[in-house]
Amino acid sequence: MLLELENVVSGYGDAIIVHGVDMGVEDGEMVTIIGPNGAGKSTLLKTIVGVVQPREGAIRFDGTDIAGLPPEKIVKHGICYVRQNDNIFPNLSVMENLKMGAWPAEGEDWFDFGDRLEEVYQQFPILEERADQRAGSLSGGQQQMVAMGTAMILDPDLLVLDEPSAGLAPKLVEEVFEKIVEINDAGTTTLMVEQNARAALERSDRGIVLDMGENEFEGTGGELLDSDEVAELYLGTD
Ligand SMILES: Nc1ncnc2c1ncn2[C@@H]1O[C@H](COP(=O)(O)OP(=O)(O)OP(=O)(O)O)[C@@H](O)[C@H]1O
Repeated sequence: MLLELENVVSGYGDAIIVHGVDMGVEDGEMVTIIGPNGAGKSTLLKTIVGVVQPREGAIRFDGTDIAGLPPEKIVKHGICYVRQNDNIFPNLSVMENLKMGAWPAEGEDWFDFGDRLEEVYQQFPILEERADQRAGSLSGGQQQMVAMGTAMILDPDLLVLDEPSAGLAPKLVEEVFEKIVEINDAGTTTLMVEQNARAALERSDRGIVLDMGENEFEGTGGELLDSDEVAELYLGTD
């Protein structure tokens, strides 16, 4: 397992939101977490990336215990996170956004901004085309590409995405999912939360259903899509 969670409990102040989650992500997998509003999906992702501290449980990444580390340390272990909202600097250019994404790796021997920029431009040609444009002036889909490119500049082992298709028109949803599949096919393990559950599960190796802060179901993307119970409770008619 690349990422392994054991009995993870977390929340905000007195409110416990994640009630003992066990889950794992294998190296190379594309895994999607689905579940109703308020199930704690975003909180679980935030706990993995260090934005929210776990109260109990273990989080191991590539065999190392990362539970309770701050986000700037977790990013150095190779986990990059694209949050759901406000995930770009709208008043900076696309290129400046990519530079901001690179700060955690400044001074690291392995990191060469020019090389990484070339890779990211290959993955996201639109970012090269729009390099000098104000990021906030781009379309919603392009802004999501900026956010993903800013995470990919660090060449993460695990890319964590919180509802990457949120607020996008159906055609752009497809484009964003196709890009995530490409990133995954090129070797980056991906873990995402999605409300567009069917479309996400169709492309995922595995899906996890989170409800009331607990993992309720788990299976391959196909198994969850074929399950009457999962369909009735969690997939609706989207
Ligand atoms: N910063 C916060 N402080 C206090 N409570 C919070 C905070 N963020 C989220 N919550 C609460 O935690 C619960 C779970 O929220 P979370 O965003 O993790 O759920 P979710 O499954 O991602 O839902 P959604 O699909 O609506 O985003 C909700 O009741 C929410 O109000």
